[in-house]
Amino acid sequence: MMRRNDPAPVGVLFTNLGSPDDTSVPAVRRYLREFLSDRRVIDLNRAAWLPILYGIILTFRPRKSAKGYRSVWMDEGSPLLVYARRQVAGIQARLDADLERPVHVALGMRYGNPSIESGLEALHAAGCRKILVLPAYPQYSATTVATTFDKVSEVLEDWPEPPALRQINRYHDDPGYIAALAASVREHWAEHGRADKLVISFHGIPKRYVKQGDPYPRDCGITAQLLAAELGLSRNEYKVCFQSRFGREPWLQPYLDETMKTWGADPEINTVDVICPGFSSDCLETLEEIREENRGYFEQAGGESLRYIPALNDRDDHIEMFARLIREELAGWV
Ligand SMILES: C=CC1=C(C)c2cc3[nH]c(cc4nc(cc5[nH]c(cc1n2)c(C)c5CCC(=O)O)C(CCC(=O)O)=C4C)c(C)c3C=C
Ligand SMILES: [Fe+2]
Ligand SMILES: [Fe+2]
Repeated sequence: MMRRNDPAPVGVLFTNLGSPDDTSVPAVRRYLREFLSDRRVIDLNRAAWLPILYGIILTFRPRKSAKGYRSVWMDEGSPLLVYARRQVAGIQARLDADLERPVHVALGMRYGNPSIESGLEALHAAGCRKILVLPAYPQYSATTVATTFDKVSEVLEDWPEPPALRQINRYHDDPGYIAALAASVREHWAEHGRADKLVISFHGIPKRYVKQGDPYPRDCGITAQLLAAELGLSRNEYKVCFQSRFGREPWLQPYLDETMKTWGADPEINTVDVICPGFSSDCLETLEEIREENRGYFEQAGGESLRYIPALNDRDDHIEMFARLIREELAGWV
């Protein structure tokens, strides 16, 4: 059928993890309850997990996490949300300039607000009957990307006519993404000099999930290798680590915190640069966990300085990369 004159706009649902609505303990508790009730995130059977979640985690963790959020909160809100909003505005402006058919970009967070439901509804209200879902996670994991698609499907269960859907699973090896990461490292080096080591740190997941088939560490390894190659780094000039361990079971290793303690005490290693390519926006896990907590481990163990390289956030090359990825994935639709 000829569709060339079909004027209907196309939608892009840009998603990320989400943050609490504010830094109060009840808001953080509400957020953690939604997040940690997700079976893709915690796959333990409910009879075992819910007593731990409600009895221990939701009793003690909200207070600690709220303190962390307070230390990174921006005037406009959670850093993750602030950067996601800027990314959406930037991508919208680029697509408006590049494409003839109208494309609407809406933000939806997997947990908290603005929700995936509100994003899908905004696109529907704008007349979009075809929607591309773009989770802003470069590396695929069932704990992040698959649960986003699950949520989209769950929302659409109630719609009389769900839109046609496309989904982006990963962009871990996208040349524009790797080039933007490399440019951000070179700019950091130009400003601060080059540290003894570059740490490429990714959020971890339980090892058990990998045994069950989650391909996440493979994606992380490929990103790290491509970035190191682009920067011309030899094997002993960088190290891949995993951060943000949660719970008692073994997670992906080497652990960032242990590495920082060991390296801090190593007289050969005085300075480290840390980049976190798995985070498209700065957030609690970078601004607090890396720039505060792990910097503390390294420097208290005797290291001179740990310098955190900001996430790609709303850099022009990052926005341009997203816009190109979207244009490519919309082939045939626009
Ligand atoms: C970038 C990819 C991410 C993966 C993979 C991931 C897996 C994962 N996370 C938890 C538990 C927590 N993560 C928390 C925060 C958080 N996680 C990511 C990203 C990934 N998580 C981001 C971007 C953030 C920051 C959110 C923000 O508002 O800034 C938290 C909450 C904060 C805290 O209390 O420490 C938890 C808890 C698990 C269990 C998991 C895989 C199984
Ligand atoms: Fe996480
Ligand atoms: Fe953390």
